[in-house]
Amino acid sequence: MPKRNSHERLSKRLQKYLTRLNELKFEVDKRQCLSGRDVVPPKKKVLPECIVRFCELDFEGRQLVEAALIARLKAYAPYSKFKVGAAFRSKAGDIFTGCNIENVAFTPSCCAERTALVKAVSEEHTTFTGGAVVAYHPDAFITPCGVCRQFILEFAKKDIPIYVASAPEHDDALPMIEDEHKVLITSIYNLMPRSFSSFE
Ligand SMILES: O=c1ccn([C@H]2C[C@H](O)[C@@H](CO)O2)c(=O)[nH]1
Ligand SMILES: [Zn+2]
Repeated sequence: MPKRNSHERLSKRLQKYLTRLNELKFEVDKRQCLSGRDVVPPKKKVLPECIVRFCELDFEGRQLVEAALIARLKAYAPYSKFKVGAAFRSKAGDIFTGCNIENVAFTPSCCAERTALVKAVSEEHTTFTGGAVVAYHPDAFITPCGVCRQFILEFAKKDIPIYVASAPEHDDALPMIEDEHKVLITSIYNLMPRSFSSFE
């Protein structure tokens, strides 16, 4: 299938350019900072963001998205009816999943991302190499809320990829995600630029 191969080559080249662009941006930021034009020294390397088809993800990325899709089926969302699933891979290689859990008083609700991380951290897994978030939306990527971004950041020693994909509209759909389905690969530093990280 020559068409698909050339598409894959192009997307690989694009990812390479984006990585280089980020490196250059990092260098520019550093120089601006040294010349006193920026108050906050950028210390972090940020992963490039891109949108790919599900079948173009590596095995680990596909596994995270699939785990999040399965976790979403357990969502307890009687108020918003908006079901979310999340999955995070710990440094040891274990996948922890979670769904959103709502409450009649609304405020005590827990997002899928935090459910997954709370499960993991309570079992002594405190460093993660990647995560996935899924919810159904016909034409937008649903990214983690602000609280979850801060929560994820707490357990990321460096930038980690966050895969964002749409879940199927109906829970009984099979397969749960098609090969051609678009996946946003963002990262926690992209989602949380210039974050608060320390008061020391
Ligand atoms: O990234 C997100 C965004 C929203 N929600 C949940 C919170 C609430 O239960 C429902 C509607 O906001 O979706 C998540 O779990 N994760
Ligand atoms: Zn959240």
